Amino acid sequence: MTRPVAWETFTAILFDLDGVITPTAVVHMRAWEEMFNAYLQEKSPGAPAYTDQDYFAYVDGKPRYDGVRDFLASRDITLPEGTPADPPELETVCGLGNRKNNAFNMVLARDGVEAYPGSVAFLDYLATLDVRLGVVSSSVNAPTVLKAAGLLDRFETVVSGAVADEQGLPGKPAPDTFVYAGKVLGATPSEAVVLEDAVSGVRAGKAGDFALVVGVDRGAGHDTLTAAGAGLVVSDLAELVPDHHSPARGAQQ
Ligand SMILES: O=P(O)(O)OC[C@H]1O[C@@H](O)[C@H](O)[C@@H](O)[C@@H]1O
Repeated sequence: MTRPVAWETFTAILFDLDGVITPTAVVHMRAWEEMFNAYLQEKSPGAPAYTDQDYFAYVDGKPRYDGVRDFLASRDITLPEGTPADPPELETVCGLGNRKNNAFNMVLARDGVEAYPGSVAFLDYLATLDVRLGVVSSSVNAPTVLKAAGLLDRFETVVSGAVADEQGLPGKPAPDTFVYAGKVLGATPSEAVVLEDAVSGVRAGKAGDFALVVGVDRGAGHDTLTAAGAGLVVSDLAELVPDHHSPARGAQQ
């Protein structure tokens, strides 16, 4: 059983959003699947389908257009980059990304978002401590998702994909967005914790030398997250609330 984490000893706790606080990683997954499979069938009928394995290997946790580019590269497809203003019909990296974004926003508007109860329990617990909380998400939609979940006011800073673009910060797996959020909250990486469900995000936390990287296993796999640099892996954030009796697996850094 893992030694409990002394959360009060850290200055800042930095949360990924999709798949860590809200179950929206699944909405992203389905929207990517729908878009890529329609595109592949149209471009080369009979091509092997895009699968969840592709999502975890090439898309998960990355900024929108990086995900498009990296998946297409895995199928030896190179498209012109285009620009973020490209309409979804255009066959460019940005056009395809925007196609997927429309599907994502349709589901969001239709179904709304409810946070993971265990994540809310952990946020409630942290609110009793003197620690500062931030969200670091590759998604441009992060503030919308947080607002829909009723959690926007729980965080002092939200470093979304839009903030990263404004600040010229490279996305995950580069550590820059986490380091930037830490700085905003007055914490160096050695004083901050990263919580992530995506391999690219865990790698970012590891590369930034954060005090602790917590992997949240929502499908990427315990061993994969550990190999990417997670010092502790849980399957739900409720496991991080002291006195919770289902033990977290892995070793604290
Ligand atoms: O919502 P956006 O800006 O298109 O960002 C998409 C990405 O946002 C990330 O938060 C998710 O982890 C990715 O899986 C997703 O693809």
